[in-house]
Amino acid sequence: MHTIALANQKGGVGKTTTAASLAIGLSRQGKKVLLVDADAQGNLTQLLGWEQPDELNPTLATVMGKIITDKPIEPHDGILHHQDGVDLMPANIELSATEVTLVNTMSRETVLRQYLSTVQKDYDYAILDCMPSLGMLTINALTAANTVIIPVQAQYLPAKGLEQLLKTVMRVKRQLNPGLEIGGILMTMVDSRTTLSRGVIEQIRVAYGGRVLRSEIPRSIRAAEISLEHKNIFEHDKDGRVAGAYESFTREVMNLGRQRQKHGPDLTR
Ligand SMILES: Nc1ncnc2c1ncn2[C@@H]1O[C@H](COP(=O)(O)OP(=O)(O)OP(=O)(O)O)[C@@H](O)[C@H]1O
Repeated sequence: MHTIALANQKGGVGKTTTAASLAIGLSRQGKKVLLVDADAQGNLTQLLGWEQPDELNPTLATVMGKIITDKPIEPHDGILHHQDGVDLMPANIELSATEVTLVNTMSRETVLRQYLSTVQKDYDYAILDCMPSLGMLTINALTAANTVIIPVQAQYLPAKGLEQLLKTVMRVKRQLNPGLEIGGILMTMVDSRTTLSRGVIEQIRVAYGGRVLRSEIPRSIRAAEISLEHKNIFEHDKDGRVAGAYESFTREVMNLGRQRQKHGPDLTR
């Protein structure tokens, strides 16, 4: 199973939209995908149509709680099946209590990794939608992941935020998860008509070069509508720019996976 974390401690950069679209894109390529909502806001859970995440039980908080207290878990406890062919481990507000509990837990950084090891034989990919912070849950996601992808909104220069995130990724790699690789920076909400968007992208390409993915996600009302209307981008924007961009992003991600299988994790990056 290839585990991919979508992380950026800045909010509203397109993590959740990208997690759902990547998962559905991979499923359309015949892959078995588990989405994991690792954000107590439950935005991914809602985007996929479970509008009242707080009424769901069990959730990610439940299974992580069982691991923390050393109780057995049924491998598919809490996993929901979505009509577009992907599975979801949902989240709700209870996950904020988990974040607090983790601080005093033995092996606190590896709880999510331990959970994912119970389901890994059933999926080709696990996609982790992280919360907008660098707290314990994001550290858990980075510790569980093979690859981290960093969505960056093309309207704002991320300045120190991105540096801080990359430092955290490298620290997790050194101390907890030597196999972790940076899959790349994904530019989102790109408005190619504005010089602002192009300027931000150019500066990021100068600073991070090869780490910026080729695919760019355009800014479009179509993308914004999928979270409000629980739609799948490939059907909602059929033959459109955003669906095309997410399709090319999905192919880029599958290529990252192939390189990983061929050469093993790149420990030098
Ligand atoms: N390509 C896009 N074009 C226009 N709007 C978009 C695009 N992608 C996402 N959005 C909208 O921008 C907002 C933030 O997106 P999203 O929820 O995916 O970001 P996030 O990084 O997961 O946010 P959070 O940090 O709160 O979890 C949402 O309202 C979403 O519908």
